[in-house]
Amino acid sequence: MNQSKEQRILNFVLQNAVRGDPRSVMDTIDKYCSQKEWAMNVGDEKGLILDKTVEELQPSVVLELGTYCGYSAVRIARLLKAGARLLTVEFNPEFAAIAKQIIEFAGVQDKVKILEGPSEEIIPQLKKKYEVDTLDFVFLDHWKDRYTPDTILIQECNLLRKGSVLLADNIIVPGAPEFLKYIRNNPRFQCTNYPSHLEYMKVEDAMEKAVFLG
Ligand SMILES: Nc1ncnc2c1ncn2CCOCCNC(=O)c1cc(-c2ccc(F)cc2)cc(O)c1O
Ligand SMILES: [Mg+2]
Repeated sequence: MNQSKEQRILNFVLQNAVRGDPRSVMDTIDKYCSQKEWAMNVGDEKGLILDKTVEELQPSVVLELGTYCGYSAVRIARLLKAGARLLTVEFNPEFAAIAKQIIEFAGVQDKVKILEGPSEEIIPQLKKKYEVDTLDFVFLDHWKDRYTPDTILIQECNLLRKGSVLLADNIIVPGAPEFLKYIRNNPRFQCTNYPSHLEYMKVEDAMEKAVFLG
């Protein structure tokens, strides 16, 4: 059975990156996906916006929706302080298995928990099953038509506090027009747009940051 693209990315990391070095894992994935096969990692340009958001916030509890190969999980986890943790939700079991190996290779596994399943099932379990009180930071990078319903669900589950930050990828491509309308017209959020480019391409994309006002 021939390999998947995600398996090829994993193999390239195992053969070319430095074990225990998150930066080398990120650079190796970026190298492969810009030179060999495009893949939907947040990438190095939008990754910088993600880095700055995490560094500014110093979050203790982070939720990521859409793990994929674990690139952004490594990116976020490497910046977390001692005791802080990242919960990342992935729907596709093959992607989750790849991400687990990449996260472990990078050496950030102690800060990361991969939760397999659809976001709409996992989000209501966060408080009781995963001992979450509130979320300091949420990175939305899963199905673009789930951004709005999951943002509403997160609020219904009382998972946000004054100052919680949402950061959404792919505002332009593939696009999340309905989310943009929802979040920018919602008086409980203060929004900021960050123009950028689609990972590994010259195509315009953007990220949207939304601070929950309580
Ligand atoms: N726990 C969960 N619950 C529900 N759903 C879940 C889930 N976990 C995962 N999923 C589902 C899928 O997750 C991946 C979503 N990401 C993207 O689709 C994506 C696509 C492009 C792209 C593709 C083609 C182009 F031409 C141009 C751009 C770029 C990106 O940066 C993207 O992030
Ligand atoms: Mg994305």
